[in-house]
Amino acid sequence: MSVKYSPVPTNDAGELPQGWCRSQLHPNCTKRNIIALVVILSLSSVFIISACVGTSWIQNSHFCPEKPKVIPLPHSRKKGLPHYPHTQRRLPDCIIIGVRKGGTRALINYLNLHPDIVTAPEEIHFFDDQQNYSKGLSWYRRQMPYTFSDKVIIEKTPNYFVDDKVPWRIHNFSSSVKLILIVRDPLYRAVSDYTQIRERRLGQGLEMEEFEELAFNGEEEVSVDNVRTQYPAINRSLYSYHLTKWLRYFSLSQIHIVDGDNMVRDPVQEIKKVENFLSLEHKIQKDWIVFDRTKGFHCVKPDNKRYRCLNKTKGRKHPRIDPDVRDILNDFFEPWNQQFFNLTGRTFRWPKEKWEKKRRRRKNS
Ligand SMILES: Nc1ncnc2c1ncn2[C@@H]1O[C@H](COP(=O)(O)OS(=O)(=O)O)[C@@H](OP(=O)(O)O)[C@H]1O
Repeated sequence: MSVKYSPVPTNDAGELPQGWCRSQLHPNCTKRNIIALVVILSLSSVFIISACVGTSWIQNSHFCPEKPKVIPLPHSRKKGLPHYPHTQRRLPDCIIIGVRKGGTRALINYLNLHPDIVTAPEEIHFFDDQQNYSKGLSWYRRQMPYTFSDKVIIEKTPNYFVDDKVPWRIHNFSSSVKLILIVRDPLYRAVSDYTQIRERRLGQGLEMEEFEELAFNGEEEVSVDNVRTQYPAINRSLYSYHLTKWLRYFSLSQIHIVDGDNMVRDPVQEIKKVENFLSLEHKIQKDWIVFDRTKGFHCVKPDNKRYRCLNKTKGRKHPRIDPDVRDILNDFFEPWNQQFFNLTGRTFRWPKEKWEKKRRRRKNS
């Protein structure tokens, strides 16, 4: 059955006959009203679309959902998958260069709470891995999440700090990039480093020497002069040695140093300093970071979001190291620490044990 088609009647000039609008649509309908309605509808569409794509002055209006920082991962990392309009993958503005076991994961997790910071989800290993580096900056960019142009992008690869070729490679990439280094008591860091490798090897059914066997040269006496500086867990704690290489390419003002021991005690204090360094407003709220008695560390609880602690690979129990050996190692680190204090123009409360003893004595007296 064919449907009867009745076109809107027009006169020879193609105009609606007088009274058609009124009789067919509404008693108040005039040609002027129709034009006004079309103009209003077009303007409203432009208004709503511009708000929702995140470029307009009415961002966060009730017309569209809250502007997202980034598309949920992992989808946005995959090529060709959808992402919000006006978001792009951009190279990082800031790199957390280390140090391994310094507290880098906790730091980047805290920073990720800031609405103006977007962090790469994994360690990228671009500047220290020859295979990745040879893929070029376009590959590096593709590892970054999609973000709006006003966000600060941060990646962390803790191995960068100790790799000789990385400072000039980063400088070559950007001489103005901001760098963050988080350090903690060198002996605790070395034992933490050892503990991670030990756990991995034991998990693979392999053997692992005691820390003392690795930290000192062969059969020789356990003394300051016989510390094996080439043992990676010890070597990575020689902060002044590694920092010197960075200072050949970057000024100290470009490298913000986070006190990792203080960050364990008072994360908000350290994070405020990072917000300043990144020229960002202080938006990370104190009550988003709470101490968890069971974990023994702070965990995060941003508004309306899930409570999260770092997984069990962070905050591992360290093996006991003989106190005499600890004293020797603390003496060994002492000149390196002093040199680090001189380079940075700051002091840190190392050796931690000494400071804790002092604090306990003060408390008891
Ligand atoms: N909030 C919170 N939760 C858990 N752990 C914390 C936290 N803040 C700092 N730390 C310390 O971070 C140490 C691990 O450092 P990294 O994250 O830099 O390790 S890694 O290099 O990425 O493997 C980890 O070292 P270990 O204690 O030896 O496991 C912790 O001491």
